[in-house]
Amino acid sequence: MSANPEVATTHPPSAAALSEEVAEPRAAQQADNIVHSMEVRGVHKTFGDSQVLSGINLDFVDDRITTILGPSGTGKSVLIKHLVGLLEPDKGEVLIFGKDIWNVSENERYELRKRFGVLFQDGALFGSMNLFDNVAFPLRKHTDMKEKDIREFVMGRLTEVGLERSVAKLPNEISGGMRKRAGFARALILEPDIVLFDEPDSGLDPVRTSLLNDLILEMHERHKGTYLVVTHDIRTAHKVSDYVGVIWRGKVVHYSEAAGAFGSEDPFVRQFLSGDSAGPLGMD
Ligand SMILES: Nc1ncnc2c1ncn2[C@@H]1O[C@H](COP(=O)(O)OP(=O)(O)OP(=O)(O)O)[C@@H](O)[C@H]1O
Repeated sequence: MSANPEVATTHPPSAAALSEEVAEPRAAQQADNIVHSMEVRGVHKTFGDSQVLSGINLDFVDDRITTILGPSGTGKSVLIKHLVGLLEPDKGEVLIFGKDIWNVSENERYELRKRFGVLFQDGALFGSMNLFDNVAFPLRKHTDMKEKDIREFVMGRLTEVGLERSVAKLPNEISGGMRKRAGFARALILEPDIVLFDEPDSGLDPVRTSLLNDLILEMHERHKGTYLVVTHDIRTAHKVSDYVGVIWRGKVVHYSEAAGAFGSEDPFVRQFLSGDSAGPLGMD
């Protein structure tokens, strides 16, 4: 999958730029013709005395797949919660299709949230519902579709993710990989403009991870949309990304087209993307 060639690549920061004193690079693309479905502007978030996001700037390119990588505990899930309007920034703003998600009415925020599909780490399925009812749930809750149409729609999505023969199973009767695929079918059921994946590969073996990545690419090709994949898995990033962002200590330390990230000379980005133990990133 190729990234949009018209988008300028931002330069990776120097090692010095990783220090606290130096401002992070602006991760914006300036070309006029680029639509940003999600824009994160100077977002700060502190919990108690722990500052998790320290001025995040990111512009997500419409209809592309962006991967966000970063060490554990660096704020990636907190970022996802800000994007979908579950957490409010202490400072800064999050724009969804140009609208500040915290500067609109409750009703508008609710409508904006409906433009998202989210695949949580464990699929976040309702344990007491079979796969069919899990995937049908958003349609029954948010639309007035007739059961006959719901059936067709749900079976269509479950077939796309290869679960058409498991529709009557409960989540605890299927494997972790199948739960993720069911979660993916549910995330897509309202035909969202934006799909967020929080570590889709967590808990999966390399083969299942690779198959899930194929599915992400296939579904993106078919349904389009802006996809954000948060992961630790470099192979996932290699396979699915149009753009790659790297977050460290609450800041964006790199954001570019995928080729720029994997060819980066920056010591931190190189270390992280190659998985080396030698480099600026330690155990702390
Ligand atoms: N609601 C909350 N209240 C207090 N602290 C929180 C809350 N949510 C997240 N944190 C803290 O914010 C930090 C970043 O958490 P986050 O889950 O975003 O990291 P992450 O980069 O997604 O990590 P991982 O890759 O391990 O999933 C952690 O120290 C976490 O404990």
